[in-house]
Parts: sequence; C-alpha cells; structure tokens
Amino acid sequence: MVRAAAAALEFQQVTLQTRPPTGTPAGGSARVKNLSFQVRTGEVLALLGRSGSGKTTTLKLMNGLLLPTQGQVWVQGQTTQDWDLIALRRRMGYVIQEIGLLPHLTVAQNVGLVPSLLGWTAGKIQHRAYDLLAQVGLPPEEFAQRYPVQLSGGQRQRVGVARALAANPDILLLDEPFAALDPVTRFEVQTLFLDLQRSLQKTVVLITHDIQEALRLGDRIGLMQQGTLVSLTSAQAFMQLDHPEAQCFQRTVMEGSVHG
Ligand SMILES: Nc1ncnc2c1ncn2[C@@H]1O[C@H](COP(=O)(O)OP(=O)(O)OP(=O)(O)O)[C@@H](O)[C@H]1O
Repeated sequence: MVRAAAAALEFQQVTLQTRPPTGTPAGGSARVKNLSFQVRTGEVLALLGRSGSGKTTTLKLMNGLLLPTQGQVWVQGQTTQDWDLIALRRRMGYVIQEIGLLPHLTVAQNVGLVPSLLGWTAGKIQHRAYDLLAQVGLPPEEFAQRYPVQLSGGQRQRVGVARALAANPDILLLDEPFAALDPVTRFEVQTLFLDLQRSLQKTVVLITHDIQEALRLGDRIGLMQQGTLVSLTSAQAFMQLDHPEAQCFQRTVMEGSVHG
C-alpha cells in the first residue's frame, strides 16, 4: 500500500522480538518495544540513549535491515515490508562509526559508489564526487586519488558523509558517526555537518550516546531506554524533563560544566 506521506518516517507500534536460540522454549526478548513516533521532513532527530537501549536497532528498522515483528515502519508513504529494500537503501544515506570505506577503492571511487550502482555515467560520477569532497572540506586535487588508509580518522568520516550524500538521498541515517574522533576534530566535523544541513535540509536521524552532541545537532531529541522511547521533545525542552533517565543525561551536562 502507498499513502501520501505526512512525515518522512513513521513508526506505528513497532516491536522487534528476538528469536530464541533454536532448541530453547519459545519466548525471546524484545530489542525494541511498541515504538510510535514520526520523523518530520527536514528535521534532525537525535536518538539518545545508553549502550544497549535500542538505538541501532531502531535505525536498522528504518532502512529495512531489520523488519518489525509487530507494527509498521512507514518511509515516505510505504512500509518497509512493501519497499523494494535495495531501492529503499539507495534512497537513504547511511553513515556508521566504523565508516566502512572500501580499502581497494580511491576516495573518489568510494564517494561515487552508490551513483555507480545506480548506473550514472563516469563523468557525472566524477563531477559529483569532486564537488562533494570540496563541500566536506577535502580539496579533491589533494584527496580524490588517495586510498582510505592514507587518511586520518576525521578525514575518513568526512568521506563517509560525502559518500552518504552522493546520490542525493532524502533521508540520512547517522549511527554515532563522530564518536571515534578526538574532541576537537569531532567538534569540527559536527560544525561541518551543521553547515551542510543548513543548505541541504535533509531528514536526518542521528544516533548518539552523547547529550552534548544531541543538543548541538538535534532539532528534537528522542530518549531511548531498554528498547522503548521514553520521551521525544525539542532539544531545549529536553533539559527540563523530569524523567529519571533524562535526568541522568542532564546531570552529565551540568557536572561537566562545573568540572570541565
Ligand atoms: N543481532 C542481535 N540479536 C539479538 N539481540 C541483539 C542483536 N543485536 C543487538 N541485540 C540486543 O538488542 C538490544 C538493543 O541493541 P542496540 O544495538 O539497538 O542498542 P544501542 O542503543 O544501539 O547500543 P550501543 O550504543 O551500544 O550501540 C540490546 O539488548 C542488544 O543486546
């Protein structure tokens, strides 16, 4: 079924139950439970939560790497069960912490990966790759022909962002993309992301366990705990929440500013 999309993404009572190991009684536990929320077109939604709270599972439900055992995930008016999953993933840029650049391809070839899968001409791919490298602050004449091993971690993340943007997807999924960077480089790459987002206006879902990052980059913050979404508020309102889990994150900001 296809319907007019009011939101870029919508979860309707989504649960993902893990299968119990074979040979054990039926049961299993839920990796995420009863998630219902929307991601608005053009917003940055930061999903914040402790390790194991279900953030990555939620992201993988968005691009069909996982399918719900109950409920539906709607992407641009169609459920992930109905989407052709390859077509769906090509319409979404995906950036992960361990960026997964292909080591035997040059930087330009890595950036041009999805366009080449989509059958763009060589000239158009090169033009797009060079343009994006310039946009993410990597002058193509210096970086295009390097291999990933010849880059620093921060440069690799920039290539990852360029690669995710290459086929001009409407939606970007970012799974702790900046977590492995030193604090100064992380701040710089976050600034680059904010600058790009101001002009590109993508729909972005960003996973982080860092409240500072969620406050800086998110228009709204969704807080996850044990597979559930316990709050979804504007970034400003998050600091006023009295939910105990939200208060744990708020304290890290307040104590950080006292001591650091
Ligand atoms: N392949 C899997 N099979 C079964 N359970 C899994 C699998 N992957 C993750 N889980 C479980 O699902 C829950 C949610 O994991 P998830 O990776 O979504 O959390 P997360 O919030 O992204 O954590 P982190 O910040 O550490 O990456 C955890 O309890 C985890 O142990």
